[in-house]
Amino acid sequence: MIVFDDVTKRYPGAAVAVEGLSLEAPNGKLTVFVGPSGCGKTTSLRMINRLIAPTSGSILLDGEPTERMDVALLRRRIGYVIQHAGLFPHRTVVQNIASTARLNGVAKDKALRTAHELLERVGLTQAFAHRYPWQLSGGQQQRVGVARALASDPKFMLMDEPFSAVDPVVRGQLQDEFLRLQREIGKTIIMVTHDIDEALKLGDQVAVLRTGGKLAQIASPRELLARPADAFVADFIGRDRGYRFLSFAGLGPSLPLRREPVVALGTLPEAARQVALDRWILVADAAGRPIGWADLDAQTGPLREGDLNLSGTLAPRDGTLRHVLDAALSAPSGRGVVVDAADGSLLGTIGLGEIVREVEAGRNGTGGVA
Ligand SMILES: Nc1ncnc2c1ncn2[C@@H]1O[C@H](COP(=O)(O)OP(=O)(O)OP(=O)(O)O)[C@@H](O)[C@H]1O
Repeated sequence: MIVFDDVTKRYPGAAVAVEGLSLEAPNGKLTVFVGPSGCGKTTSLRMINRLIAPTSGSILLDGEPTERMDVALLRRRIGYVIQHAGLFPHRTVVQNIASTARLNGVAKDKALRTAHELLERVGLTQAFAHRYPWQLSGGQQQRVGVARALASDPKFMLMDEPFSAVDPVVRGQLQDEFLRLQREIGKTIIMVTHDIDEALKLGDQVAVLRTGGKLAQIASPRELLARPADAFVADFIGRDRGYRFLSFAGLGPSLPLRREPVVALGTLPEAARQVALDRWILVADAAGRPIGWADLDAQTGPLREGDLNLSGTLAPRDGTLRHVLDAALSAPSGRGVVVDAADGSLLGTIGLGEIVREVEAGRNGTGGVA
């Protein structure tokens, strides 16, 4: 556990950056520091590995005050990932990954072997092993940065805006991969971000800081959305908080899935009309995976791929109400398509009305909303 005990940082000649910060980051959990620019997130993070010295107060690692520890030993216990990855430009990918373990005195052969293994853990193939950082995309560099922090198998990890230097699509992928990885490795992590969506998606708990480095609220994402402590937190979480809350509501076992008729490509419109619920018919492949919707009012010949409306998103059965609401809103039929997460096959559809009823059932504590 990482504990901040009344920690203050005053830079000489500047306003106070962090004031009286007290909080606990539990073991095995990911705690996110979020807040507006200049609120003291990075300063707070860097005080943990003593890149910055607190003016007063104490930071404890599993009960031991960091100010009493040897700095080199302290840093070896803590993995550190920074924005733009901060890789050594003249070292290859595996040499970069192995560098932290080497610093910890691990023999070169063993460090390199571990580096090759870690490469795959963070979603890269061996083809990248001997490339230099400049031969990698931003997202690949970030993955190497994460692998390097993990190389000495530290119990604690500090991550400063680790996914911010890449475009939104890659960023989403890196976040998903990192969540999967964290489920396996269960490190004690503190991550800094200015992006509330990232904080709510990744954090087991989220600490919202306000300017001057004062803690406004620390809570689980769900709690933060449901009960912001004050107007500052509510404003920072943003206008979409009602909608965002749906991300934390799973599709309960009672979700009323409707049986949706499907046809194959090549079906004639007359045959499709026989089974369709309305003017929209869902087209699926031989394995029962939905391809898209066909508009039978506009269809004259056999259904071809080019005729299909592909706007609808697919909601996995183990997804959230946000997924299924998006699926219903984006489908031309107004029916959200729910699929098996493992094989992508159709399980059924759900209409907007039923989704709203699920939400209501969850609020009343009577239904399947998690
Ligand atoms: N070395 C320094 N000397 C003086 N003031 C500093 C120094 N480093 C940071 N500050 C000030 O301390 C405050 C907190 O800075 P910090 O970098 O921790 O904020 P942050 O929340 O991480 O911001 P951002 O999201 O913009 O990166 C800011 O007002 C900043 O200007």
